Amino acid sequence: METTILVSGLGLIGGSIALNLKKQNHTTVIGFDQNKDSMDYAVRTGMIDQFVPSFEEGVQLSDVVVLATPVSVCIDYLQTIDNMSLSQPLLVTDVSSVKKPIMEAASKLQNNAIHFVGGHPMAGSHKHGVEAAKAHLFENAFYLLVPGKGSSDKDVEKLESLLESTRSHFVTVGEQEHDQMTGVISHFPHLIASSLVHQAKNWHRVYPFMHELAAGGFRDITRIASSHPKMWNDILLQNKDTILTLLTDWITEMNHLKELVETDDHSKLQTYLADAKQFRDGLPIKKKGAIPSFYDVYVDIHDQAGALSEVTHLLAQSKISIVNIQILEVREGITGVLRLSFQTEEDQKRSKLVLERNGYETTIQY
Ligand SMILES: NC(=O)c1ccc[n+]([C@@H]2O[C@H](COP(=O)([O-])OP(=O)(O)OC[C@H]3O[C@@H](n4cnc5c(N)ncnc54)[C@H](O)[C@@H]3O)[C@@H](O)[C@H]2O)c1
Ligand SMILES: O=C(O)C(=O)C[C@]1(C(=O)O)C=C[C@@H](O)C=C1
Repeated sequence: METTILVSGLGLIGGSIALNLKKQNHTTVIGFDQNKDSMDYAVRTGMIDQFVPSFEEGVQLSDVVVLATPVSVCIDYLQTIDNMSLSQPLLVTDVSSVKKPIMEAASKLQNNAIHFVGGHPMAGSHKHGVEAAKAHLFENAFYLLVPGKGSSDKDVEKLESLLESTRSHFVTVGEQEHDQMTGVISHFPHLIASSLVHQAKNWHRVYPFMHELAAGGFRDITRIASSHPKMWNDILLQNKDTILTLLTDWITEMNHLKELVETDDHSKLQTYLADAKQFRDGLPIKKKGAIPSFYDVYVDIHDQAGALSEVTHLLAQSKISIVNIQILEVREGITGVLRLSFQTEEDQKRSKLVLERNGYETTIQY
């Protein structure tokens, strides 16, 4: 039987989901976005089969609806669907990073035809918009599902099967558990990354040359401060209770650190750093979502210009594609570390072998 799916919001996440839905047999993917250029792009690149002139029209044609717009828009759309007359059951899901406001809106739905299962793929990027969408974005990432009003195990199974080609790991969680866990591991770190950038910005007034020194460490820890401000503003305020609790904990933690430094407490400070290293090193490095987004290989290089082209040439010869390259710890003209990111674990292992055979020192955990 043919399933028609509406993806509303053809941005980074909606576009990436549409690309995966298109891989399923017996599926027609239609799209709607407030931005006509995004819809044109999606049809032109084969991301969707067709676009519709309005959200309501798309819903009328569909068996499944994926809401991939900002949270406030998802809530409006849930209300719109609630007021529509539906001739058959409609499975509705979303992709929002915060679940409480969405699940609250879903709990108020009156229309019995709606089966709502909240969703949140735990992968993304600091980029946004349809052109940043990628079919492999969710590979190996956790995809959290929060069953809502009117939904059954069968609906959850149906959604998992429709999204099978994302190659995500589906996990069902409660809404509070969802918002607290993602608050700690995803939302709060954005606030800290932004605050570190502000600190550097303030000191930049004193030392205008300082930002030139920002090499691997500062760039690594602040990458996510370059994310979409409007989206993160929404996420942080929608998960306000969790963020306030975490801010209070963080201030206590910083005061503790201040005391260790003020009192020159070498032993406690060392234990603090060692405990953090132990926990961080134990994070599941092969899975997306927790920390790394790709399968990385770190390569020691000495002559940067020459080494960079040799490394890429060696991997191209072995038909291994690199998805990202970054030079870390640069000391001009002398030495550095290259971070190469690959799409699969197999590419990661093969590239390590190829480079080591050619005399490069490599490591997977840095
Ligand atoms: N970016 C990430 O890393 C990430 C990861 C997981 C989940 N999410 C969640 O996914 C959702 C979308 O984020 P994104 O990163 O794809 O953002 P995005 O800006 O790339 O895409 C949002 C899309 O929604 C469209 N849109 C806005 N208002 C609309 C309306 N009224 N009707 C139709 N379309 C409308 C925009 O034109 C845009 O194309 C957010 O709720 C976010 O919390 C984001
Ligand atoms: O990789 C990134 O840049 C992300 O910010 C992705 C990230 C995250 O914090 O891990 C961001 C928001 C989502 O809701 C899920 C994933």
